[in-house]
Amino acid sequence: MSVSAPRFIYLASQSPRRRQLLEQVGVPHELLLADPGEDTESIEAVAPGEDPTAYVCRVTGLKLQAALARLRARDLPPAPVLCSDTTVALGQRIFGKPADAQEAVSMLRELAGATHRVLTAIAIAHDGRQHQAVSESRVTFEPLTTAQIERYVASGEPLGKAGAYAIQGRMALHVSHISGSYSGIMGLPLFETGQLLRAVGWPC
Ligand SMILES: Cc1cn([C@H]2C[C@H](O)[C@@H](COP(=O)(O)OP(=O)(O)OP(=O)(O)O)O2)c(=O)[nH]c1=O
Repeated sequence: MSVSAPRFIYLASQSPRRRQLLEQVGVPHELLLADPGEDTESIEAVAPGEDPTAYVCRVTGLKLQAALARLRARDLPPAPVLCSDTTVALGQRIFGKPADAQEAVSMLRELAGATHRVLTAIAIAHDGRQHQAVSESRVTFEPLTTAQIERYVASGEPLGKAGAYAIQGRMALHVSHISGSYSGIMGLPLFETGQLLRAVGWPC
């Protein structure tokens, strides 16, 4: 390891899945979370007619700017800052995190029996340089009955998840095919993460 190689990174994400995935590959990290009252929701607003890939990249860039502002404001020691955004796209339609159980049911009705894309963009900043990458996967659900969807939503799993499901959870029972990146679908594509970490001098 060179003398100036970073010893840890900041993960600017409240997602437990992203923490778990970074732990899986042994990257020491500290959380750089939003201040109470900081507006993190409006960052995720979709612009009219926005393409899903353009959307996920734009939102990830905004998350990174917000995280860098936090780092400056808190006067923390320098280290790479990583953030990410995951969205589900059915054709050109963007499915973010459902606002409530009713919206979760309607998203899952549309995703059932169909193939959708999961787009996860990641961005990293260090020493004044920024790098971004996007991972695209395809996920096919078997057809689901209304009763199956309602039972799944009642489990609580869909809340806080793009597209109202978790491939790492109970929805795995209904996923007939995936192509792309399993970790990307979960929220942090590890291959692309490794590439970006190397770009900022992380020895992986
Ligand atoms: C499709 C899918 C998404 N997800 C999760 C990953 C993300 O946490 C979430 C998408 O929301 P995001 O807005 O990407 O992330 P977040 O709000 O959880 O955290 P932050 O913005 O602070 O980084 O959906 C799964 O856990 N499993 C899945 O199969």
